[in-house]
Amino acid sequence: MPLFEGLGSGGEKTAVVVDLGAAYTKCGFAGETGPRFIIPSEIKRAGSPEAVRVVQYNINTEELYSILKEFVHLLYFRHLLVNPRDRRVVIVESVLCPSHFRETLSRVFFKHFEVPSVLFAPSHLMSVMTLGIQSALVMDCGYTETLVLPESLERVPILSAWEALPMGGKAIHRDLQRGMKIQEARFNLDGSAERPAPPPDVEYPLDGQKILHVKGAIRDSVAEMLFEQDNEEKSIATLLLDTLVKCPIDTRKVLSENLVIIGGTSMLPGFLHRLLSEIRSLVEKPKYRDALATKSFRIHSPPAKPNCTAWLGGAIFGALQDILGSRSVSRDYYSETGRIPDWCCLSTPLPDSVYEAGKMPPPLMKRAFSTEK
Ligand SMILES: Nc1ncnc2c1ncn2[C@@H]1O[C@H](COP(=O)(O)OP(=O)(O)OP(=O)(O)O)[C@@H](O)[C@H]1O
Repeated sequence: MPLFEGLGSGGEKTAVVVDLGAAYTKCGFAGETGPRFIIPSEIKRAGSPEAVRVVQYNINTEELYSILKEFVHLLYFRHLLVNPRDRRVVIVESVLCPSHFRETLSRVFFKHFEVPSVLFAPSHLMSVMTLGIQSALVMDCGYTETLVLPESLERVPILSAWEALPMGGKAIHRDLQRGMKIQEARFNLDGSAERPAPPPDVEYPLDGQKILHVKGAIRDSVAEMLFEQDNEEKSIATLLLDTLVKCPIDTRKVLSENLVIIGGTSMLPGFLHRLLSEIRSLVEKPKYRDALATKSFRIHSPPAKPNCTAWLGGAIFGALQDILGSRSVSRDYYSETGRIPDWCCLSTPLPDSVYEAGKMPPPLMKRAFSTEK
């Protein structure tokens, strides 16, 4: 329970903020500086040794509903220990989250847990919110994929310019062998090139009895696959440059100087330095030299660890009462219509009935940062 809640003025209780990642879920309360819990996004079922993943897109809706219901129950009654009916919910979601997943998740929150309101907040926008900047190029290098999305001109995403690759922590976990083979082939193609000396082997103690030996050569090569260009000449560095090329030319400089890198995989030691040096070497190549119109790249350091940056943005957003009141979808609206309006859809503004009685929608998101009342 949030600290000193009992001493509060009896106003609205702080919202619950959930970032449901493919590998880890971060959850906690709005207005706090970090999530209370980071737990694997999976549930264990009696009689089955295997844990069931919560973020699954290719299963039928009823199965997904039952998995999500169990997982959200775990969040409220084992970790957060608060009554779901008392608090609004902010869900930090990826812009690529399929509609059927967010609809099923909303159904779980509204129908099963009867929460008062739900606000879906895009993770890229939330990350930018932690820095208080207007334009940024956000790269999310998480578990299943790496996604790059520019947020420009008053924090409106340039959706047409997004780029993604199925490269994240999962690829590294799964493809140790492949990474090794690629590296060997690369460095010994004609037998003349020597493979650079690998870093030393390491030994990790596991649960006090077993020891995991990790060979230096594996350590050397696993993360390499993020930066190797595939058959289509795509790596996570080219992803970023390709996104820039797709953006309007007058926005490119401001975007390249405001890079925001989030996601747990970017916490690999040396990741940011390597990414910057890859970018700096790529911009000299003809493909980008003529097309890009910018050569200066700078990376922000947000006030949270990369895997929690989006959550922190959601916690800041959820602490702004007027935004929360006016942007959330209320239970009444959901019961009447049975649907969640699309946050990103600027062409069809949310109908008035989405907003709760007596609260007007803010004219601009910018107002959230204004000191004027
Ligand atoms: N300190 C760290 N150093 C290196 N890798 C890390 C570190 N912490 C987490 N990771 C890796 O980050 C990945 C998880 O990142 P994150 O929590 O951002 O993913 P997610 O939000 O669950 O996934 P997605 O963004 O795909 O939904 C895992 O592969 C994990 O091994």
